[in-house]
Amino acid sequence: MAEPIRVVVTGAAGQIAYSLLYSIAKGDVFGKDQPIILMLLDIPPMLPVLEGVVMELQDCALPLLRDVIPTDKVDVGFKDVDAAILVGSMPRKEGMERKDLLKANVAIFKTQGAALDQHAKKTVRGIGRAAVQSLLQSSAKVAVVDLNATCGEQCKAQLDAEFGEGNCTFIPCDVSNGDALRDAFQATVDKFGRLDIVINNAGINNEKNWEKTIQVNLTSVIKGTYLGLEHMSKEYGKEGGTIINVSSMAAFLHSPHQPVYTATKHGVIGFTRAMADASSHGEYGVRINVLCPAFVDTPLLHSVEDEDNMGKFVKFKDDFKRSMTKFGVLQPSLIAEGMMRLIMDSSLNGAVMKITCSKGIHFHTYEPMSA
Ligand SMILES: NC(=O)C1=CN([C@@H]2O[C@H](COP(=O)(O)OP(=O)(O)OC[C@H]3O[C@@H](n4cnc5c(N)ncnc54)[C@H](O)[C@@H]3O)[C@@H](O)[C@H]2O)C=CC1
Ligand SMILES: CCCCCC(=O)CC\C=C/C=C/C=C/[C@@H](O)[C@@H](O)CCCC(=O)O
Repeated sequence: MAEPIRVVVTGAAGQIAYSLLYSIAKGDVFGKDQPIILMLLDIPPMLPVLEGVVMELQDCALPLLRDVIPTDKVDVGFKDVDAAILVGSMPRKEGMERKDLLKANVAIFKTQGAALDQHAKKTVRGIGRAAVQSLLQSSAKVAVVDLNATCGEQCKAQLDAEFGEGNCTFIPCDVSNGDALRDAFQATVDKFGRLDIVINNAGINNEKNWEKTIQVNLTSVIKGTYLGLEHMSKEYGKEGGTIINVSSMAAFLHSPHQPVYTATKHGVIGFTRAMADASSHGEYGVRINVLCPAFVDTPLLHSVEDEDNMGKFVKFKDDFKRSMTKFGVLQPSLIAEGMMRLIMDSSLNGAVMKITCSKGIHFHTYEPMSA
């Protein structure tokens, strides 16, 4: 089971929050596999009401609810939170002008925004960021390769602060540019002296520019695998290693709103399984496995709302969102846990790891081919 996440709900003694808390606490929002610590924040006069809400939640004995902490202090409520649900605001009172209401609420949300920035966890955004965190926690030295230089530099600064300088480097690179990707691999080996683990994680969801989706989600995974072998395979005189290619449960639960994305994720599975066989037959000494997460709470997932990403398929977004509600949404930390298991378990080669809210980390098994 994943580590608990801290979720603050402001205006927690109010009616709207009251209608949300039980659903949050039982896993409807952050997934059936994600334990939660609930921080309930409201103003001082509402603390007695909050005590009652705490007792009601505790009486429900919800398996995912690890703790419920009522408070009227912003620095306590927002401390190290992974997620904030800002419900608290001033209701419109009789005779109140709209401009007065807006002015009062701007002040409230400004205070809470500042608290979020000051006290909340500088937490992960994507799956790759969670993986980097886990690798550094396991004393690996990590090269973060990403198109987004701003995010990359910010990520490096945060990781240097947490793990010390010299353990992480950021290399700006468009993985769909084969030469740039080759240079990124070489820069990594130049920096750290060797290469042992490759995670081909970059991915986009763009059904409008679907050729780009193929270049990033599939072609770059193929190229990243071949480059990884150049630096790790015994066929090149190297010492071996491991490669993880990131696919998706979209390859098992296809849907009408992302046909090319789905095709690329199918391709990643097929390529990875074939390359794992090649590595075994060719005695490369490199284990190659594929990871298929279900819905994960990252910026990519929220691109389903964007017509720029979805093109004509955006009209199917509600179907996608119904699936998210039905199957739940995972946290990046659980995907990173799966990646670490693929890295650490030396028996795994050609494995297809699936990570879902219903079954957690598990493996897909294929029917043996009949003659
Ligand atoms: N979020 C989800 O629900 C799921 C995501 N996945 C896969 O997980 C992987 C990571 O996705 P998320 O972390 O969710 O998305 P994300 O959008 O948070 O992270 C993707 C990262 O890839 C980078 N990137 C995009 N294009 C690039 C390029 N051309 N060159 C270099 N970097 C590039 C982005 O800057 C971003 O940092 C992707 O392959 C995605 O398909 C799989 C299943 C579910
Ligand atoms: C909006 C575009 C970004 C898409 C990012 C993804 O890849 C989302 C993941 C796509 C589909 C997820 C399906 C999840 C299904 C599981 O929860 C599973 O329980 C369904 C049963 C199928 C099985 O286990 O084989």
